[in-house]
Amino acid sequence: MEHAPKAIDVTNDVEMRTFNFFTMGIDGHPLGLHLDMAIPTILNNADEEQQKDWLPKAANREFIATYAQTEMGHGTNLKKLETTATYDPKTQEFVLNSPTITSTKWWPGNLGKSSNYAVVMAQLYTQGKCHGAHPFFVQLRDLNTHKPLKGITVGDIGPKFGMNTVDNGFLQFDHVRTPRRSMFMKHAKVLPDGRYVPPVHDKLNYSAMVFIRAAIVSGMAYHLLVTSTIAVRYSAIRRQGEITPGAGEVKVLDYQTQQHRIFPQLARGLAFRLSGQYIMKLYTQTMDDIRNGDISAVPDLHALSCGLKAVTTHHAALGLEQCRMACGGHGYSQASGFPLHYSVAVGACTYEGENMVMLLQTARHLMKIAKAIRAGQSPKSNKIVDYLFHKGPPKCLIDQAYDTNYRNVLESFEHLARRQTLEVYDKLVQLQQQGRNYEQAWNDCAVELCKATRAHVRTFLARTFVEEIDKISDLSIKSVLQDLLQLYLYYEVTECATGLLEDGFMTGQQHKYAKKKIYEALEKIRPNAVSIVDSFDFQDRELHSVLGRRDGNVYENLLKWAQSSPLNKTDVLPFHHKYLGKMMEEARQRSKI
Ligand SMILES: CCCCC/C=C\C/C=C\C/C=C\C/C=C\C/C=C\CC/C=C/C(=O)SCCNC(=O)CCNC(=O)[C@H](O)C(C)(C)COP(=O)(O)OP(=O)(O)OC[C@H]1O[C@@H](n2cnc3c(N)ncnc32)[C@H](O)[C@@H]1OP(=O)(O)O
Ligand SMILES: Cc1cc2nc3c(=O)[nH]c(=O)nc-3n(C[C@H](O)[C@H](O)[C@H](O)COP(=O)(O)OP(=O)(O)OC[C@H]3O[C@@H](n4cnc5c(N)ncnc54)[C@H](O)[C@@H]3O)c2cc1C
Repeated sequence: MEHAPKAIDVTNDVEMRTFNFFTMGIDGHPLGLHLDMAIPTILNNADEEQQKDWLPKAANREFIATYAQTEMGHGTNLKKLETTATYDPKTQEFVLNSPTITSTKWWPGNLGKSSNYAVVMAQLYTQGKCHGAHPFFVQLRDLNTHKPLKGITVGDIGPKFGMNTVDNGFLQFDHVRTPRRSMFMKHAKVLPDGRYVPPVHDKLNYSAMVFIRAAIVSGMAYHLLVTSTIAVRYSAIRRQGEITPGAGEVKVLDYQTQQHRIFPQLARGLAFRLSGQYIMKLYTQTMDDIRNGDISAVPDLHALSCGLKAVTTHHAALGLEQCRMACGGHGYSQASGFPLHYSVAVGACTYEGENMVMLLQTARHLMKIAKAIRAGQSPKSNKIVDYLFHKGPPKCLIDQAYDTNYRNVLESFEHLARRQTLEVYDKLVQLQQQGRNYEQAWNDCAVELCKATRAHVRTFLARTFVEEIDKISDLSIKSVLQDLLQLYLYYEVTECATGLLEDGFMTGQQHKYAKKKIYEALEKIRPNAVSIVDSFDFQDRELHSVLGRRDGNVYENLLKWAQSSPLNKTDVLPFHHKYLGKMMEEARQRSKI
């Protein structure tokens, strides 16, 4: 029996359970968008009167709403959305229209067959002028018959890479009239006579996306912790090969390569969980500030949520695949649960803002800071970015005898983010001095800009992990989590080694030191690995995995799972005699001739 120290209560909190709810509901979760985007939109973009009308009904599930923004022709570039909402002052209504095939709303979750309302993002026209994309709350289907209303064509977009029980849909409007007050009017307004009142910040209508981006960070933590649980548990029962000849087959978890494949995903899952809590608190605080008229934190929230979303989804996608591959052939079976978890998780690399685009959004923020640094300005006491203004140590110190609270490791990450940010800023300036316009120069620096964002986000994730572990008072839990922290930090050092070695900041010797610390951490984690994943207390039904069962009875249940397949209802299937049997019979006859 694996060593079982005290359980670690890291994820037994409500928020984490909500992702369990989503993932459980991934098999046909008809309220996914209602809960995740429509209600947040009402909360943050409906005025008081609209909230009084819509919120109780939404919370009471008197209707199901989705969030219909993406179109067949545009997902990223919201400025080019084609659905129009043209105000008619005579009737005080908006006329919603899908002017082209590419304006067809395409992808919104639960739009195909479940939702009867939608938050619709459309280009707002009034008094002959376009004011950009604004959200409207529109009824799509009759509340009793559930039939599409007049002028509305709606349906499911068909099978996808995954999430095939979520009815992502398409939607077209043929001059559909909706009352003036169906426009969300907390920020921007259109008065009865058609006059447009602009918002205090033209991106406040994007808040639902920001919410999901922030939520995705913990969502990725959830996926990594779930799949690490499956991989660790299976690796603790799967015996294959010997380390010492004649000593008997070992648990594959005893192979260093297996530990090096799985444990960093466990560590990243915890790191993402802790940053996920931070960004969700920042989101909630910023929404409260906006309600009080203070929009100062909006740019920080946007930049950090975009960067974290892009980095955590990318690493989760890679990490889930590592966990799958670590489980050999049975990892490739649907019985493992990996296909389900992977196909849901990787969608987040695309939805809510495709990752490259999100990295570049954060880079916009970093370039503003770089400009201020180059102009000799001092930091504005913003803990997320202040380090960029500081001068760190000229050389890497990660192998110094004492690195209290990993200060030397964090300063290495800060050094790389600072150097990458300033270097790409200087290149941007240089290209413009050479005659390129800003947009062209930006595009010619885009890869390096994305690297600057990744380095900045890595610094944030690492610092948050260090700070949160430092707060833990229970020493038995703290020591186990510190092993995971050590693995995380030095694994990240090796992941960004090219950047640290490129300017001579880190030496090859120090890189070797980082690897040594990784192997040391793997050894320390091994005896606690099963207890760590057991402490997450995931239910077997949410793991969706025969390999990850808490009782470890994989083989008996794998056979039971296979035998329950419809294919095994009868020994001989009808197709045999109809095709294969007939083919073989004819072949035998021919061979007798
Ligand atoms: C369906 C059920 C799934 C279940 C999931 C299972 C398990 C859970 C596990 C994981 C998931 C976890 C949680 C989530 C749970 C479930 C998921 C639920 C639903 C997801 C379904 C997906 C929904 C969608 O995809 S909705 C559509 C998303 N679309 C986008 O994100 C579009 C991306 N494009 C943009 O946002 C913008 O076009 C842009 C790229 C930001 C550019 O903005 P734009 O104005 O067009 O131009 P710019 O000139 O670049 O910007 C001008 C200026 O504005 C600033 N800006 C931009 N955006 C914002 C913002 N949001 N806030 C603040 N400021 C902003 C920008 O910085 C710039 O400023 P500057 O000029 O000063 O630099
Ligand atoms: C599972 C899933 C669920 C979804 N649910 C919803 C939903 O509920 N509601 C909704 O409205 N939408 C939803 N979407 C749509 C999603 O938001 C879009 O797919 C996403 O915003 C990307 O837009 P796109 O698909 O049009 O890709 P495009 O914007 O066409 O981008 C294609 C590729 O081009 C590159 N690219 C594009 N623009 C740039 C740029 N400026 N700089 C650099 N590279 C760029 C990127 O690599 C990108 O991947 C969902 C999508 C998926 C996969």
